[in-house]
Amino acid sequence: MRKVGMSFFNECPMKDKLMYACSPDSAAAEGYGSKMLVDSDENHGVLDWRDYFDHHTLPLSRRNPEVVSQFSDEMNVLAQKLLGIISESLGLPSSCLKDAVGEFYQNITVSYYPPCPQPDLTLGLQSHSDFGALTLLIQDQVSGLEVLKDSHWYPVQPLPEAIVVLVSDQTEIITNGNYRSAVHRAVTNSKGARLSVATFHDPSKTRNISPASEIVCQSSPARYREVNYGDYMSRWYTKGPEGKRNVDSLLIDP
Ligand SMILES: O=C(O)CCC(=O)C(=O)O
Ligand SMILES: [Fe+2]
Repeated sequence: MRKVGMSFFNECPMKDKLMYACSPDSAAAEGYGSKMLVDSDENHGVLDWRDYFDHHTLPLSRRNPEVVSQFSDEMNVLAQKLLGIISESLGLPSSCLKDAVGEFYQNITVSYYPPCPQPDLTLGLQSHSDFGALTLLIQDQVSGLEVLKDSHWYPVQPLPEAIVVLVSDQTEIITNGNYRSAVHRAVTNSKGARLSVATFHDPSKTRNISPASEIVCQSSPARYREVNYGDYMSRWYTKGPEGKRNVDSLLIDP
C-alpha cells in the first residue's frame, strides 16, 4: 500500500493524477483530492497541507475489484476483532458494538504530506477525531501523527509494521463515553514527504447511533443524544472538525 501510494503521489504527472480527481461538490468522494471540507462559512475555509487518495472498499458493492482487496479484507477482520474486544472489556456480549455499527462502510485514505517550507505555519491535517467507529492507521518511517492528551500533543512514533488504532466518535457514543475518541492531527516537516494509510470503519449513512441499551441504566443514564450517522457526517464536513466539537455537541449534560 505504502509503496504504491508513494509512487502515485511522487511520480505521477499531475495530468494523470487528475484523471482520478474526486468530485469537488460532495464530501468523502472517492479519488484524488486535497480539500477535505465542503465550502461553507462555518469551517473558516481551513485547508490542510495534504493530498489524499480515498478508496471506497466496503460494502463490496462499492469496491473496485482491482484495488486493495486483500488489504481491505484484512483490515475489516482486524476492526471486527477489535470491536469485539472493546465490547468484552465493558462486560458486553462481544457482538455488541459490531451490531450497533451494522454493516461496515470502509474507506481507505492514503494521505501524502509534501515537505513544507514553513511547518510552523500550517498543519498537515487539522485537529480532529474521526467520525466513524474505528480507524486503523499505518504510517511510514517519517513522524507526523500527534495525539492530544491532557492538553498536550504527543507524537506517535512510527514503528515498523505497527498499526495505530484510533477509537472514533461512534464508538464513544455507543459505549456511552467509556471509550473516548482520540483527538489527533498531522504536523508537517521541511525535510521530507510523509505518507499514511488510514482505514476507516463506519456505519451506513442511514444508521441511527445511540448509547448501547446494555450499558444505559438508571445509575448510568445515556450521556449522548441519538444521531443519524449520515447527518453527523455531513455536519462534520460542513462545520469542520475542530477537535471533538461534533461529538461533544451530542452530550446531554456537557
Ligand atoms: O496522517 C496521519 O497520520 C493522520 C491521518 C488522519 O488522521 C485521517 O486521515 O483521518
Ligand atoms: Fe484522523
